[in-house]
Amino acid sequence: MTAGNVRPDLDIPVRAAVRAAVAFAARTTPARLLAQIVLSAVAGLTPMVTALAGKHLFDQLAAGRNAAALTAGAVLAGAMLVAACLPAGQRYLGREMERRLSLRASDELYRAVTSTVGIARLENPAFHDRVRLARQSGGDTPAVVTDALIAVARCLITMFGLLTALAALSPLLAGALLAVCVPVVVCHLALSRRRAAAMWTVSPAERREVFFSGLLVDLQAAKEIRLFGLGGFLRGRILAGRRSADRQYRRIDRGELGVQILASALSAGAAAAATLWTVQSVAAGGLTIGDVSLLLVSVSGLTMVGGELATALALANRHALVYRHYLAVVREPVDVPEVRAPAVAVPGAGIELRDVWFRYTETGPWILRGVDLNIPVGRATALVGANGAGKSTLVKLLCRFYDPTRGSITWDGVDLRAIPPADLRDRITAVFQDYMEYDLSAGENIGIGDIGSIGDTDRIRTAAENAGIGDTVTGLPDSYDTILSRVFAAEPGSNGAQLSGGQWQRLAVARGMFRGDRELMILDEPSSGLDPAAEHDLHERLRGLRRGRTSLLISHRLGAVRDADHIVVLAGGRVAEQGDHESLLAAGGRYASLFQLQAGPYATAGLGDAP
Ligand SMILES: Nc1ncnc2c1ncn2[C@@H]1O[C@H](COP(=O)(O)OP(=O)(O)OP(=O)(O)O)[C@@H](O)[C@H]1O
Repeated sequence: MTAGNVRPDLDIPVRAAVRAAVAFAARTTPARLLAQIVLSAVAGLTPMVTALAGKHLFDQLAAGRNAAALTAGAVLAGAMLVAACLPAGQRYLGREMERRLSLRASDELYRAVTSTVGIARLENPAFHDRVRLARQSGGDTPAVVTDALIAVARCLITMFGLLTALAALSPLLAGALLAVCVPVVVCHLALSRRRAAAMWTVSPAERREVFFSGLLVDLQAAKEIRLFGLGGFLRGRILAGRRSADRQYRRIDRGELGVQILASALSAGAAAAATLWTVQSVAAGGLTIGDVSLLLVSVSGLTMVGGELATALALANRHALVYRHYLAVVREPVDVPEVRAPAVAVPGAGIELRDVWFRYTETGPWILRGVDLNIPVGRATALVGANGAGKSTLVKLLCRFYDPTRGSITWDGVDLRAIPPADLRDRITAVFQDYMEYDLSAGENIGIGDIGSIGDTDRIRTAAENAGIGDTVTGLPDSYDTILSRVFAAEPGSNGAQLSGGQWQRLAVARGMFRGDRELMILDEPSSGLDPAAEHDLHERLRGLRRGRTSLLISHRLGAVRDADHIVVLAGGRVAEQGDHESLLAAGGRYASLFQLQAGPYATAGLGDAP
């Protein structure tokens, strides 16, 4: 299994999921859980107290014992008052528990998601489905399952109390009423399993629906959607996803309807049989008026509580089944293994790729096919090659977002897999080709490059000036405090602004510079969005910055890489050529012909050989 694979089957038994959910609730909010249990126990006993107090009230009244009837009446009133007030208290406690559990579950879930070392897992759609279900269930399942189990206990207490009281009058009737509950419970459990399974199977359809509906309100997508008239096409995709999910849920709802009808018919039949038996017994003179009251309260209470029991069990079962996705995410084993090979450091050896082969998936095409390469310490290395040659892929391997499929990468003699990922990344600063535009202030957009120093405004200003974006930022309404967001900038009281594509790219370069003097500086197409003057200016600045440092620059503009100490041409998944600018030109290979191609227009225009 590769790091990106997600186990399709959840091998966590549902009982273990129930235990984990309850343990989570007990750990997170023990006092509230205890209070809920006590209140539920009281709520569970109340119907029995009500039934018995009612029986006594009628019997004492019939016997003319008014004082005793008064006492029974007071007990009955008290029980009714408790029964009326309890639900509000339980609801309040329940919501408070839910808030606390949800907060902690979110923390654990996002901690698990962000602690994955590589990024392959994030490319797996099944992982996204699992996280979506985990987000839904992680927060509320511990509360729901605990509440449902408490409800089950309360129902059992109530049933036991009512059945005991009823059995004193007719054990047969008590047994028959109990037997009616069994098929109802079994059917509800089966349905809850089907519903939980459907939540997983409809996930891809729901994921597509969420994606396409997100596009409809996405500012970046808005231009093409309008110009190309894609509204109807996207709405069609959304509705197709919705219809497919609806079909599956409709089947389950029909099943649920059948079970509800069956349960109601069984309950009604049992109640009718009990009433008939009561009428016959009264006619035969075998029951007091108190007995009749007890019978009526017990039968209606039992049929009601039997339904509640089935619903609570099914609810706990369904939530526990879905909760397994949450458990799977938070318990997911580490995605890239740590190699405990004896590490013999060779200081100054630089970064060495030896016969590195890589493909993104087990069956996908090879992107790198035996790359041998040295990135020397203190020298500027440049990597060039056609689109799709694997340049950015190589950068991802250097940062250990993926491990080579075959071969090895060492840094000063130590295999990257033997270096703790956080330590490895601490040694690198990078400007990625697909850099981020954060909805944060301009200062924060730079400061997050070295999160521990985000408050160091002087360094932030220096980085911005070095990247040539300082004047642009100080010209913003709130200078470095200006929020750069299309979404938040329009909020009342927010003095936000929007940057152009090239300005955003310079901000990303400033972020990389703010990270400071790391051992390796990676610049993957840092000027692709800049105008020629800005590009020239940026490369001049970078040239000074790269001098004497270990750096790797990727660029299609060969004029920007010509003064690198070492230029590497990647083609066909291998290093096709390497050397300095002069030697590569002299060799007359790929680099030379590409350089001539780019220099052509300049040469024709008499501008020398600079591309
Ligand atoms: N996450 C991924 N999953 C599967 N294939 C990928 C992934 N990322 C890149 N590829 C494939 O790997 C190949 C190399 O991509 P890469 O981005 O490394 O090329 P590049 O040399 O940086 O190209 P460019 O000059 O266009 O930026 C491409 O064919 C691409 O489709």
